[in-house]
Amino acid sequence: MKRQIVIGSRGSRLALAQTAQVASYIEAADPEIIVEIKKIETTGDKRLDVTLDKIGGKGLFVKELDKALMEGEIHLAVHSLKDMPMEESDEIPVVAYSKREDPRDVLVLPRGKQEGKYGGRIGCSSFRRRLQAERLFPGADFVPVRGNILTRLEKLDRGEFDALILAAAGLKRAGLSHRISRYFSVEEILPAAGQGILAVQGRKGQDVSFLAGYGRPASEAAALAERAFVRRLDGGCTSPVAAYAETVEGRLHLKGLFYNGTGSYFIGEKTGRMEQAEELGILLAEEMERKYTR
Ligand SMILES: NCc1[nH]cc(CCC(=O)O)c1CC(=O)O
Repeated sequence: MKRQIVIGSRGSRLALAQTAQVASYIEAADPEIIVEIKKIETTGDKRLDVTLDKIGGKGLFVKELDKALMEGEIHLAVHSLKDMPMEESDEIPVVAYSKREDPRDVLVLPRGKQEGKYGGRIGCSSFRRRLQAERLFPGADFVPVRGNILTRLEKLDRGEFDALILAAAGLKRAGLSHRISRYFSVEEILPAAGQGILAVQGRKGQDVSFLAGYGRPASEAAALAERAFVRRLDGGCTSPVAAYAETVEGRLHLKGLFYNGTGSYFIGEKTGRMEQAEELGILLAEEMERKYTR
């Protein structure tokens, strides 16, 4: 008898592409397992008429999947780590952090347009992106944009914006990397905590040995450090707090963005051991809070 594993996924092209990646890994790792993908519509996907912070933030993309996990309807859920709320539940822990896809943000232009000057309208809802991009494009108008990647690209191509800022990871995973016209270095725009990492969420006590080779220690260390930094600064879903960590020769290098609430932000860094990822995040947050709170 083959064992069946049910993975829950949001229905967007990106979410399904991400879930399919995990599903093929599991089926290749253990031929005795058959994976079924179950589409679950989330409030965040249904309500496209209002900005996320008005209806309760990023958690809206995971709430329905959390419920399906808790009720045993699905065994696993696959999420973009950056969409997961900072408060985690012991009942439904993250059981694997994927190899990290490109963590950078990118600029996307309307189909057929060349990079010009950006005096125009840049579609970008995240305060984190906007705050940092204003330094790069001082003349631009930043306009909120919602919807999944495809919806955003359609709006761009229809002429609603002169450019969009999106995550490279999402575009690459959805097979849309040809739309990227410029990469922002992590120094130009510090990414959201967890950007580019997929989190596989499971249920407490459940055997997930078939995922043993999927998770990456470097991603886990980065995830723990970045999320601890944001959590410590109470980076609610609308705050611009950003963090990015990298492992170089076994040492974890963390950069964090601290916003002082009045239009200025600061980037700080700290290096430590991979095993102390969370402490590193908390220490950097406390250090920057002391230094820059006005
Ligand atoms: N907020 C939406 C979202 N959540 C995850 C990604 C893709 C990047 C990733 O996997 O981290 C995106 C799209 C974007 O920000 O452009």
